[in-house]
Amino acid sequence: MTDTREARLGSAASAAAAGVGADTAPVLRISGLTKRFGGLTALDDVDLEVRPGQVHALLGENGSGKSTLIKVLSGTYAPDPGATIEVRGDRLPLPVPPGHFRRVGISFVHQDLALVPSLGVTENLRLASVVAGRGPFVRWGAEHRAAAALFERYGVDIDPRARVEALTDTQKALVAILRAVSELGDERSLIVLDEPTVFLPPDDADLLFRVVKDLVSDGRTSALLVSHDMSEVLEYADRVTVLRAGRVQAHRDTATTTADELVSLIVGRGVEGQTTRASRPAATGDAVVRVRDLTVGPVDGLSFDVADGEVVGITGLAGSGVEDVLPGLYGARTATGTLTLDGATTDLARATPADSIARHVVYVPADRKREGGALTLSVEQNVTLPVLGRLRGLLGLSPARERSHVAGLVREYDVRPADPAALFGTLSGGNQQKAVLAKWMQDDPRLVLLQEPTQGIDVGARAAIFAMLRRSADQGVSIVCASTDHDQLAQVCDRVVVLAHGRVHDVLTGDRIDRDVIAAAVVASTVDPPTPVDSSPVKENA
Ligand SMILES: Nc1ncnc2c1ncn2[C@@H]1O[C@H](COP(=O)(O)OP(=O)(O)OP(=O)(O)O)[C@@H](O)[C@H]1O
Repeated sequence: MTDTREARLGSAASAAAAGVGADTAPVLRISGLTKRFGGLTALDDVDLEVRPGQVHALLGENGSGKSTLIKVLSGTYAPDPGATIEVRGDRLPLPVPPGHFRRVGISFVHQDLALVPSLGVTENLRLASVVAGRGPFVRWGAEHRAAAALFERYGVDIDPRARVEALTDTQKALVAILRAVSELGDERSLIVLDEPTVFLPPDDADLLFRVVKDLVSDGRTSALLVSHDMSEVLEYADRVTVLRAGRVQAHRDTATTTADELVSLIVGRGVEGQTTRASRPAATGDAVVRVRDLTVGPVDGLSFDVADGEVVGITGLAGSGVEDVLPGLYGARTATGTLTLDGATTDLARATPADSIARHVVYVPADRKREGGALTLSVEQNVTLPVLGRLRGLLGLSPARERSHVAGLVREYDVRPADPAALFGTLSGGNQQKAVLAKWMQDDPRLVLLQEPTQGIDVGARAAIFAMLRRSADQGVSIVCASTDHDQLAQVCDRVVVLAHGRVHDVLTGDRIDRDVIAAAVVASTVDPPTPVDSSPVKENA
């Protein structure tokens, strides 16, 4: 790990050795930062220093205060009195005035990337000045050339004239990062990255961090990275600050810490089953779910069975079909093929989400923040929305009984704060995701289709969600989990189907359900020819 880290990210060390950026004062120094929302203390006397030329990671459970800290920096939230924030030794006025971060050389890459899909790449790069009213005077020819030069400088292959909606997820993330780079201005102080890789396959995350590494290699620019991915942090960050319940738990150099230490700092205890999968007998139930000849997007005639109580993983690189299988089965994408559930066969060309819900097929998409919840409704309203009629039938119309039902779910899924009346939009991102999972899993599902179920979810909650999935499987629910998170697949799946170019490349079972074996199979899928399509079901070691 150390060798790789130094090779990939020796920026700070090499810049210091070369005498580049002799200024060793922190780029960002925060002290005494407290932020309360009513009775809730989101940040409690936080101190933090980001050193020049370093990638500094901010770790912490869902709701520990990471986004709140970033929003104080951007000026979205006013901190409580008593805080000081300095950039290169200069104190920022507090609350930070709107847009002031640009004047001191800070820029942000938000998790949703904040791109306008219908506009071109160059237009998105220049969004800030267009919004600021300088749009009509932009000379687009020169701007396209400047964008091309920027991409070339960082070794990124993107056409500045392409529309953003036509780009891959990785290209979109790169555009957002390079836009933030170009917005840093001459000050070039700090780029703030809020989970920029959360929707990306691991190999593409590497590409993004190459850009970040290049950026900080001037020895004076730094990066502040919010992430839940421990291996990403250990590989790419120089230093880490762990927040727990709004307080700084520890600062560590990544060279002298371990994933286990970070995990216990984050959750305040060890997390069991985090790296090894508890042994689980192979599912013995009948094949209640039969998928035949599924064709959707790049997926080309895929057939597989899922037994009663079995968890089947689907994985592969971006573009392999890993993002397409589940929406195709649910009726959320145009597809062909059939899905047989407990003896009843659906023609997928005619399937709709409404039919799927009626058959107790549940689909939890990856982008839960956008597709998952109504921000201005309460947690209770969000959770009961899909089942209101049935719930009222079961529980009677009593709002009190409804509330206690939701309170139970909120506890079970560890949604924090555990308050059904809280506005969904005030929950941290990870807690919104937990609430969305609770919403869909409560309705006695028969088949559960999960796309990246724990993206953006902290290590503690992740373990709780894995345990919950296993409990559901033990009760006979069939689960298909499409994911590029190999660790997650190793922990929850009984069988993993590796796709390449829309076809089955490999099927892993037994001892081969292991993070490294899955990763190796995915890498192999890029070089080996795909297995010929076979309309028979995927069998063990097929
Ligand atoms: N506008 C708000 N009003 C009330 N409470 C809020 C508001 N914004 C955040 N909070 C609360 O502050 C706490 C910290 O939330 P924050 O979003 O900073 O967490 P986070 O560490 O970024 O979590 P995640 O990993 O889930 O994104 C949470 O308890 C959250 O519910």
